[in-house]
Amino acid sequence: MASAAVCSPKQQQRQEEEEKDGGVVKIGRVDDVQELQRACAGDVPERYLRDGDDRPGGANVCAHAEIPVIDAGELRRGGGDGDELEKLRRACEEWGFFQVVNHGIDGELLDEMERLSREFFMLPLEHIAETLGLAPGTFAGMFGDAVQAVRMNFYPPCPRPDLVLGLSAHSDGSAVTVLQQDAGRAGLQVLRDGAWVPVHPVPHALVVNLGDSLEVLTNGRYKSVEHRAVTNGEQDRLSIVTFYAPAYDVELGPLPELVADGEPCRYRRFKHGEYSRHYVTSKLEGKKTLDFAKIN
Ligand SMILES: O=C(O)CCC(=O)C(=O)O
Ligand SMILES: [Fe+2]
Repeated sequence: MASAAVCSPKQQQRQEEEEKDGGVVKIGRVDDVQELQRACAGDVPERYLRDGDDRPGGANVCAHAEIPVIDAGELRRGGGDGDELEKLRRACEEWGFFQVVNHGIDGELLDEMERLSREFFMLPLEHIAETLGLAPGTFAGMFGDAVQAVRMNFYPPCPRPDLVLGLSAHSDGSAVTVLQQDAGRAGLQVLRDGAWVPVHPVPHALVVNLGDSLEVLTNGRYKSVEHRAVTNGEQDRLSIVTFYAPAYDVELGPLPELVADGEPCRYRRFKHGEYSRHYVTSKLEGKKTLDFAKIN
């Protein structure tokens, strides 16, 4: 229902320049949630009510499936005869979403989000590059002065969680997203085979999901995955989401080594900044924004 974006000094400067130019990009409409909660006194404003299939209370929620959990300690040790790496490859290919435990970041350090998440992003990207048979530094090297943005989402308790979504279904425009969520407060759901699978919070785990940039770079071998946030009747919920994406002037397109012989190139080339602008000016509507890059 509400979010606040924090950007790096460079992005801030760019944003200020855009404002000076009159080229302001407005991202949705953000209400003061505390005020909203007080003013509504149990009623949900009309504009938050969802129709039919878009309602979270529908039958297409699959409560039993489990998002894969990856043990980063196991990956670092290269243990289990590569079993964990294989698990990560399958998580990327089949889910595009996973939770990471034993990531080596303790609770206190998690508070220093900005510095740590920069380091942490290198971890899944190197893991992911390897599962594609690429050199570990491939993505870090090509992302240039990478964009890192943090969004904090606060979902107040909602009197009609069956009719209202906290955040509409979307895929992330990033390469990789890392999400920290309250223990014991589920709300994130991932679309898989047409059903919504809740991501049950694992204590101290970070949720990682692949974004649109990675889908393009891998020519669709790894897919960005639709997800949404539902609300809860009694509890509020906070998620801290860090998006890691290529610099705006980096040109993206499928990596030649990932376009197999005889396979068509499924995405065109474009600068990440062009896509980013398209993304933030479009309505969140599943994976529709990625049509921007699709060939045919
Ligand atoms: O709050 C959540 O669990 C989902 C947040 C999310 O998907 C986003 O901010 O892009
Ligand atoms: Fe998201």
